[in-house]
Amino acid sequence: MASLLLILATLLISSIFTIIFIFISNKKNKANKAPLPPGPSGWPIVGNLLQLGSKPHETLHSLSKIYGPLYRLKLGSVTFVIANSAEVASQFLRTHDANFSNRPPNTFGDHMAYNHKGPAFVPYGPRWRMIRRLSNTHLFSTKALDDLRHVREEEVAILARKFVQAKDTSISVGVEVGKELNACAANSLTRALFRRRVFEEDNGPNVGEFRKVLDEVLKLATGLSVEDFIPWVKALDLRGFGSKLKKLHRWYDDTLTKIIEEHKTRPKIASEAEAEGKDFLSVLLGLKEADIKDEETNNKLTDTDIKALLTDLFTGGTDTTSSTVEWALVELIRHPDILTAAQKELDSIVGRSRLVSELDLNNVPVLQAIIKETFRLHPPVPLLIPHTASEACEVAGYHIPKAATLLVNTWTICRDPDVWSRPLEFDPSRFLPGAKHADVDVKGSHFELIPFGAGRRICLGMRLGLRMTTFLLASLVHGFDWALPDGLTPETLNLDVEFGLTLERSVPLVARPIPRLDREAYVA
Ligand code: HEM
Repeated sequence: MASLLLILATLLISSIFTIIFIFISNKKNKANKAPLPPGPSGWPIVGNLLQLGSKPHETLHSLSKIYGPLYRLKLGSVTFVIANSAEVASQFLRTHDANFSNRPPNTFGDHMAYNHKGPAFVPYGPRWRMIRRLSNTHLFSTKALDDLRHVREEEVAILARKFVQAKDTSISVGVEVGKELNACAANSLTRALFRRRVFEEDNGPNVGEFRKVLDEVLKLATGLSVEDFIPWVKALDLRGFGSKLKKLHRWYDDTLTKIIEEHKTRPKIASEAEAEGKDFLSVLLGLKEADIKDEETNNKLTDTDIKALLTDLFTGGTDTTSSTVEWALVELIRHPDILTAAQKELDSIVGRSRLVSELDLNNVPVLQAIIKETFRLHPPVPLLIPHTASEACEVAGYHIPKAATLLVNTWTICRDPDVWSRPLEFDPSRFLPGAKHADVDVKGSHFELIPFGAGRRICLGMRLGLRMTTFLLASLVHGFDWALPDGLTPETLNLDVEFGLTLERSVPLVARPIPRLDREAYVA
């Protein structure tokens, strides 16, 4: 009996101690746990969704003035954290990069990316690594880019000839520059992907369709769709968002299936070594036949993987490039002295008897500075693509909950008055040799300017994007003077934007190209 009492007493005392211990450590944990980032209060169910408006990048910019470099929003049932300074962005995408290398679930990726199989949405892991390795080796390596230089040069020469003809036919009206740049970027890319010019008359049955479908896809790819935040809106497809995406996806899928079937009749490529100089799709089909597997899970490459990859490359690689160049030209028309400086720089290298080549562009500081300043003032993807927190963590003294969605607000970072003097002025000279930002590049290590993102999920096509924007802009600047149609002046040019995956101009630039090279320079 005495021993039973002793056991009971021991149990009781140890239980009391355990409870006290748990209570104290909980309290301590609570005291240690960092607070959530500050943020505006929201409504039940929708949270802050209604506050976003039609230009979310501008709304988020205004909120950063109130809540600072890291704040929180609730959109429907999802917690968002918004990074608004270079320092905070570097903590997310450098210090905690592995934790933020996944994408949040999203309806766009469900439908358009074959249930998250393309590089932009595939979960971070072996598949993602395989897709990036294949793309980096066979499409974006220096060698692969050099091999396809002739394609980009041919396409830009076609564009230049179009502009010369336009000069004779549209003296007072001008040409829609962005549309032509877009066709040029798309055709250059799809010739590299599967040897077809998809935006042109020689494309057989799909003439014009690619452009129409791409336009619609990009309008829906905002990364901020209500379906992703309120599950019943998605389940009932209240806005018809899901069905629109399904329809567009069916079109892409049918078209890509036809292109793949046609490619399968071509001579096979049996190994990576045989891939040199071949279009990307031929390489991928060859590797699929050779049973290439990802190294960790041994999963094979399938036709669906290939279609998802081509879809993401096409969607991500066209408008980003053309809208950057269109914005650069708008700024040069508004700043004729800078246009003249860039023309002088190119004349001194190229002369006036031929078109510029990519090979001329190794040392063009004025042009490079113009491109950096365009990326700064008009970042094409203002909020990057959303990332998600795989685990809870602490950033800048705040608690970031597991599964929070991260938006990196490059729009605000690029306008930060603590970093950039006169941030709203277009002034490429800030990047010229000797100037304060001379050493800043756009490749993901200077967080004050990250138009391609940074860290593991940095833009896959960055090297092509940089080559193509530089080359296209050089060709417009060197090949032509630029005037506005009658009645328009540089001061009255509309600078409004429309929010989407890329920030497009609300009113496309219409301008008159005036050839400035010897006549023969434009001849095929
Ligand atoms: C001026 C040109 C371009 C800009 C400014 C740009 C910008 C971006 C940005 C901001 C991201 C998101 C990074 C992040 O989530 O942190 C991205 C991702 C991506 N971009 Fe680009 N891009 C450009 C050109 C291209 C081109 C030419 C291609 C392909 C042909 C491409 C394909 C992709 C892909 C596949 C991703 C997803 C990468 C991943 O999630 O791992 N981009 N791009």
